[in-house]
Amino acid sequence: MLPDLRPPAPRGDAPRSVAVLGSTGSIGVQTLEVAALFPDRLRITALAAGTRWQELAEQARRVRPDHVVIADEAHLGALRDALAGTGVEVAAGTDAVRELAEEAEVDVVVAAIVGAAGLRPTLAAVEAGKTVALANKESLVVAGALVEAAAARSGAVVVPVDSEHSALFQCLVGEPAGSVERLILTASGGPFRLRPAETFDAISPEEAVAHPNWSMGAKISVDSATMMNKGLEVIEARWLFGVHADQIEVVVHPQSVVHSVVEFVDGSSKAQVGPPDMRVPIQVALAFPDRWAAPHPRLDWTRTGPLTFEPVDADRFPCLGLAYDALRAGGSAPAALNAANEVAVARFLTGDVRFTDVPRLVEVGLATARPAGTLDGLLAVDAAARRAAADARALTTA
Ligand SMILES: NC(=O)C1=CN([C@@H]2O[C@H](COP(=O)(O)OP(=O)(O)OC[C@H]3O[C@@H](n4cnc5c(N)ncnc54)[C@H](OP(=O)(O)O)[C@@H]3O)[C@@H](O)[C@H]2O)C=CC1
Ligand SMILES: CC(=O)[C@@H](O)[C@H](O)COP(=O)(O)O
Ligand SMILES: [Mn+2]
Repeated sequence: MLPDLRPPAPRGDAPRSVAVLGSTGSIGVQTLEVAALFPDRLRITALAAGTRWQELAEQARRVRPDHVVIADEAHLGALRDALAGTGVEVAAGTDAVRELAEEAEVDVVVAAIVGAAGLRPTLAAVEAGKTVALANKESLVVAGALVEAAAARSGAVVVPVDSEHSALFQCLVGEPAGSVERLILTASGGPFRLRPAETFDAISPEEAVAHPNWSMGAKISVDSATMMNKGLEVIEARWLFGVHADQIEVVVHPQSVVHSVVEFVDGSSKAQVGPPDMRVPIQVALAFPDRWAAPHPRLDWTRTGPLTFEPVDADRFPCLGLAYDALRAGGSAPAALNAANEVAVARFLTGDVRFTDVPRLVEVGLATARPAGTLDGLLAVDAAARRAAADARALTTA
């Protein structure tokens, strides 16, 4: 699924037309910040968001794309009114979001919708042969095999935005096929790395979204707190880099400076390092295969302090093991895992269940996995796992 990893020819300065799907979110907003640094190289031609129409309208007035789409059709009128006279074409609905990903004039699609909702537009962009700057890891978790097959058919290039996968990608470009022994994904350990397990029942949503190193959307922040984020990233790495589960390891690195490590068959390892700042991997993806000078913060090696590494505590963070189980089970198990996790996180954020219920609800959802090879089959499993995780009232202890 990756681009050819031989050192590629530079693309040069021809402007790239960019569609940002999920523009009002953490990755979307930072993508617009990066694009603003390169007005001659990047033109934002399309924006899409879920419900936050005022933020979307403000972005559209500033960036002046050709198209904006709001997925929630209830906001179409308000968005149209807000953009009257600007010349920006306004549409609504999930089909319209998907159509943006296929627009003929779009070169690069930034897939930054959160959750399985991002799957259809991501798949559409891949099927249309776009360069896809992929933040939406859930699309690979749910349907990695389908995305991989679509990329092989269309020639789409998928460049990871997720910081660990961007790190691995940067380490791998220029390396020969068959040279990878292991991929080592670093994990911050989240806000509860040192918190005693017997207090986990009392964890509040506010505590869970307070990531120590990164400012991110609520869902991925809770995933980091349960370490399900690392589980999703293990599955994401399997599809991006064509390795099997036994070749992917996770190590806790609380400083989030070493973004991940590739170990090669000759015993040499490469790591990619830098301050925790998503604008860098976003820019790497938008510029690939070039590199553009930018004023993002640099590491001060004299002040970085100790960089430490430790094993994952699998007892306190069972979600990572559940994700490995799903990856090894294959088929629709990762889709069921992801769907149940989305429901569990949403229920935790509304105070409906406790933090410790999240892995339990995921296990309930995982049990709904059944043979499914097509997109419709995977989406049926997704729906069944969501129902199971939503209906699991008996587990509710909050
Ligand atoms: N934030 C980060 O630093 C990182 C994020 N990622 C991944 O990137 C993705 C986005 O994360 P993040 O930016 O934090 O999430 P946010 O919650 O901050 O943003 C999510 C975005 O998706 C939009 N959205 C939700 N549903 C739909 C839909 N059906 N159609 C169109 N747009 C929709 C939201 O719109 P609205 O708010 O208007 O409803 C919003 O723009 C996730 O998959 C995450 O795992 C990966 C690495 C790092
Ligand atoms: C910034 C990014 O890529 C996140 O996915 C980050 O990795 C989350 O941190 P954790 O390592 O705590 O999951
Ligand atoms: Mn990550």
